[in-house]
Amino acid sequence: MLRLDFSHPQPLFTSQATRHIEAAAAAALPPCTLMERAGQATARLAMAMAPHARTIWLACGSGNNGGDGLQAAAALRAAGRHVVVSCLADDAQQLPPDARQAWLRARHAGVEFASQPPSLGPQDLCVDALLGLGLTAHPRRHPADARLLQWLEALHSGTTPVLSVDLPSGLMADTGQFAPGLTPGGPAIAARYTLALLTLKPGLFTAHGRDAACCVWFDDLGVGNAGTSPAAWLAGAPRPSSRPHASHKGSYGDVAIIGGEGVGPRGMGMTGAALLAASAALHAGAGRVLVALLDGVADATTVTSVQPECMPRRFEALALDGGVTAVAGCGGGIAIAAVLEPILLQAGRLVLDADALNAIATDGAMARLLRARASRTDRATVLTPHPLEAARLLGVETDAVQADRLAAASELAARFHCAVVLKGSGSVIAAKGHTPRINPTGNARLATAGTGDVLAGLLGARLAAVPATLDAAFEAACSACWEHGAAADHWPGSSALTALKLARTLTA
Ligand SMILES: NC(=O)C1=CN([C@@H]2O[C@H](COP(=O)(O)OP(=O)(O)OC[C@H]3O[C@@H](n4cnc5c(N)ncnc54)[C@H](OP(=O)(O)O)[C@@H]3O)[C@@H](O)[C@H]2O)[C@@H](O)CC1
Ligand SMILES: Nc1ncnc2c1ncn2[C@@H]1O[C@H](COP(=O)(O)OP(=O)(O)O)[C@@H](O)[C@H]1O
Ligand SMILES: [K+]
Repeated sequence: MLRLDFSHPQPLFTSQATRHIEAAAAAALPPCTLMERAGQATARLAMAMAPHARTIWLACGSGNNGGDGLQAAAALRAAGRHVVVSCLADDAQQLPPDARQAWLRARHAGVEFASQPPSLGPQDLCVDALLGLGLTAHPRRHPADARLLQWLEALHSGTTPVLSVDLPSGLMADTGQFAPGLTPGGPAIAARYTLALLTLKPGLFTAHGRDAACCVWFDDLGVGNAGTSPAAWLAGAPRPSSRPHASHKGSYGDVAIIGGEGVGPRGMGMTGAALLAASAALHAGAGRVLVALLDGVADATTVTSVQPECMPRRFEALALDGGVTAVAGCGGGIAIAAVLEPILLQAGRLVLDADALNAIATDGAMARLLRARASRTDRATVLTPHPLEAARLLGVETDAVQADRLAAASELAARFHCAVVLKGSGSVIAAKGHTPRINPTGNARLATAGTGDVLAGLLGARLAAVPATLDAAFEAACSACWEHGAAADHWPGSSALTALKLARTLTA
């Protein structure tokens, strides 16, 4: 059993692949072995988490997730703990075969069964074994058992810590969305832990997964992956960079930030977005940072007063075909559309963010130019949409993107022949020929204006230092997401996270 610390990559398997792994393992083992192991693992973790619990309440469903809970109850009882089980199945016959054995074992062990949760305090523990991999968006039984909803609510809003078995009940393993009708009312009050069994599932790490699962532990139940391919990888920490002594600023590339519409065209100034990206690129180690503000009136001091190391440029004075890495769109407004064509045609390495993405979503000719870049061996492009920008690019609603973030990122990568970062909690990085990655770092302190511009600038710096290939762009995007999130994770609790401060904490 291990507690995930996000330093190493971890394979993530869909529910279908997990079923395959489970079936292969079960066929090679005596009956009930996997469920006994699941129960033992759950009991061990429960005792480690709440060594002073007076009572451990196990809420068990009427499938095999409930069976895991019943096995855990028997193991906890055998270890001398006071356990109370509430089970949605009224008798063993309502349970699938392995879970039926677990029920009988719990009964024989003298576990107390109760139809309502016992009285619990903050030192006690709840075990959530109501729903696991078998959760479906459209259940067979309508309406759901009233006790299910009541117990989910008790788990969610109580002051007692909760250990979820395999998955937080109600969360769908593949997408990190809650099944209809099972979305919790608000943030959980007490600490939450999840013990994933057999495999780690993508839904634990993206969309609502991170809030629902919180601290994730993993036990493979002594079973291998049966040669099954993961649907995604949880990204690991990038290798620390080292700079050879015999290097110079030219070794780390030029980054050109193009964006920052002024107040003039529409009365909505976004100069700051470009400056944030520039500051991020600089601090992340770009050799030189050039800034082309799309603002007819801005003079050089607009840039240099924020960051004197950055070099202001008129757009026409950027030698886009001279090996510069372009980061286009940050605060680009409508002005970016006018310069997008030369950017798409000439820039070798390119990050497209924000308004550049919106321009492509509404202009078929630009979309064609973007796709055509893939036919050149000296081109690498990364798109960094947030869910709304992704929805515009795909011509769907934001909810449809969020409903399956892995699928949406992969579809964008396939449609535009680029590497893609679909931002948000558990950013998804996708590119053709690569298994998608989910970034495990970052937190809601990043939910403040300008942090996406910082990511774009950081990514520009990473991209500038690698070959202009899709593979290198994919790796650069993974590194940038990890570093961006880690900077927020290490943020001092006493200080507000703002985008410029974030940019200035980045390192080469
Ligand atoms: N077998 C083994 O050896 C091993 C099994 N393992 C464990 O088994 C778990 C998978 O078990 P599973 O397949 O039985 O499904 P499970 O998660 O219990 O859910 C089924 C229940 O949920 C219900 N339900 C579904 N959707 C619903 C909804 N929207 N709203 C309301 N209810 C809904 C559904 O109701 P029904 O559709 O039948 O009416 C049924 O009662 C896995 O996560 C892991 O913990 C592992 O430890 C490895 C060893
Ligand atoms: N709740 C969150 N958890 C993790 N990361 C987040 C969260 N909210 C925002 N972020 C990250 O912060 C950045 C915000 O980007 P974006 O929405 O483009 O903002 P802006 O356009 O204001 O710069 C993205 O990298 C996103 O993944
Ligand atoms: K569960």
